[in-house]
Amino acid sequence: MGADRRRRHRHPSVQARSARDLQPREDVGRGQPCLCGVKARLIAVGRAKAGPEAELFRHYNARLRPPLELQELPEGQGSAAEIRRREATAILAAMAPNTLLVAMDLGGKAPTSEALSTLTQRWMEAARPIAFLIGGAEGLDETVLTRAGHLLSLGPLTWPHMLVRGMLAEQLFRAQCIRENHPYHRAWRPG
Ligand SMILES: C[S@@+](CC[C@H](N)C(=O)[O-])C[C@H]1O[C@@H](n2cnc3c(N)ncnc32)[C@H](O)[C@@H]1O
Repeated sequence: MGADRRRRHRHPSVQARSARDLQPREDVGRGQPCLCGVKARLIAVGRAKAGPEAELFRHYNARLRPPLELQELPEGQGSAAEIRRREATAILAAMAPNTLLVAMDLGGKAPTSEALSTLTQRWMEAARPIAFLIGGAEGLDETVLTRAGHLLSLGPLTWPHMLVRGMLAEQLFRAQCIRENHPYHRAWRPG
């Protein structure tokens, strides 16, 4: 990293920061399920078992101020279409009507981390409850995709839904660091 770029990361407001700031903070976000003042939940199909995927989510979610409130929904039964339809009914019932729904979907827009940071700023300014959504093994029903205010992709590859929880939490943490000019995010790319 060149000196110019290093200087850019050392914004006066973050000069005193250290790696310790990346540790989970016990004193923030208590009882406030929100993303910087706006309610943020993660609605996810399936129940996580203890293991590396659950640990990955826990690791990054604990670094969000405040953390996402996780709401797990049971997996649907039946054919693939029935599963999606049943899960959609539960998903739509879990949200207040004014919720800004950000659905994780391969077919959505795949922003850069910087663009995602800008998007999160915009979502916060909308001052509506925010819910991120991760589908189950059969994906999300059309009715849910239509209801979503934003379809967010992590790229065209299909990832296991339990892994997507941790990947989303990491990207939201990265977005938080970009908004705060924290050096966790290194923007450098080869020219
Ligand atoms: C195993 S995937 C479902 C695959 C399904 N065939 C589809 O195309 O949606 C389970 C869930 O993980 C999330 N997911 C998986 N890969 C993703 C990606 N690249 N970007 C965004 N979300 C993804 C989505 O919420 C998806 O509904």
